[in-house]
Amino acid sequence: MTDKTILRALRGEVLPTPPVWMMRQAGRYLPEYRATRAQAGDFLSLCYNPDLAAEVTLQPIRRFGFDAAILFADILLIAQALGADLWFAEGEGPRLSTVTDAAGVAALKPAGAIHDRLSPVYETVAILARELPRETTLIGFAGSPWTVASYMVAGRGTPDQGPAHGFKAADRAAFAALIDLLAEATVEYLSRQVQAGAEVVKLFDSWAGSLKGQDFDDFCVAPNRRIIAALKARHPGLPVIAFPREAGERYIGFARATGADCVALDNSVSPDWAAEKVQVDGCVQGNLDPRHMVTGGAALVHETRRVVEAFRGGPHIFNLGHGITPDADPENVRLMIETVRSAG
Ligand SMILES: Cc1c2[nH]c(c1CCC(=O)O)Cc1[nH]c(c(CCC(=O)O)c1C)Cc1[nH]c(c(CCC(=O)O)c1C)Cc1[nH]c(c(C)c1CCC(=O)O)C2
Repeated sequence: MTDKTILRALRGEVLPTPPVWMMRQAGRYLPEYRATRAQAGDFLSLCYNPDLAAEVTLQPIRRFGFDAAILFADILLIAQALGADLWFAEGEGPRLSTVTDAAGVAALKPAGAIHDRLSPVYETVAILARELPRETTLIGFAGSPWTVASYMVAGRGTPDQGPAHGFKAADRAAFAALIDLLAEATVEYLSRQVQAGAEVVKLFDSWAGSLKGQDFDDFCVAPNRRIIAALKARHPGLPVIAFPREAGERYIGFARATGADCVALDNSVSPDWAAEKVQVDGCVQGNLDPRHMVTGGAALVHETRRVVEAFRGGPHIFNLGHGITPDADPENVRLMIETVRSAG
């Protein structure tokens, strides 16, 4: 188990070629995913069906031989488990009932109540722990509190997280109570994923970039740190990847500030800059622009090599800077993996 390449990189080892996986590697760009999703009926039914969720998690492993599998689920399931209504409007994205004030926060369920709804997710993890190839690392995940809160407050995705910023400005204490509840629930949720067989967990703070100054400290750094400390107290040695997407210069020192073993980088920062400023603290993950999975060709090969080269001096897990998009060509994924693995 300890010779899995991702676990070695997360312990700080510098490997001759970086291990590789991809955000949203199970998804609509794969025809086999679309078929299983149709069988499940809709996206949420797929998330809550352990056999089918395990099946779609395994599809990209079989097709491409990635070094890690990421549990198939969604960061918004925890909002539903806390009492929000959640549905996915076809072709539009998530919709939720909204939490906009102190009374709304008080009406949510306590953190300990999430397991009834989320137990199928733990069952998916248990199936994967049995069925994955022995060299493949199993990654569990959750959304970080700010990012999940931004959907719970707005009731949908927003370009600037305006409604969450509005709640924070109107009643900072009530907003902080929502963040605290989410942090507590996230510890419970990830702890159960680890008990079921997840070997690494990743925290997605996809909207971290819209928090500035003290807000970044209070609502990104602090909750991520608190979750990581609680998980490591319960599961000594558990590796954690944190993804404060579009944090920009706040990527510097983020691993030290939060206790994360690895910081995942989006593609708005240059690999050379990140090698110098972020990788000095330990393992980094990233950060090829996902557009290359659509456009392919010589530019894909060139940019993939550039990412590998930039991070060669330290521990690195190759990934995209954000999720692969539905219009991507699976053959480009194959070319990316071949390029990474022949770059040593
Ligand atoms: C913000 C966010 C969400 N979900 C997630 C994030 C954070 C990462 C990021 O920044 O992208 C995380 C996520 N979502 C999904 C996974 C599974 C694991 C993986 O393969 O990476 C993970 C880790 C499956 C999914 N989650 C979703 C899909 C597409 C659903 C479908 O099949 O129609 C998948 C495969 C749907 C989803 N889920 C969410 C949105 C906004 C959408 C709609 C946008 C879209 O359609 O791509 C919320």
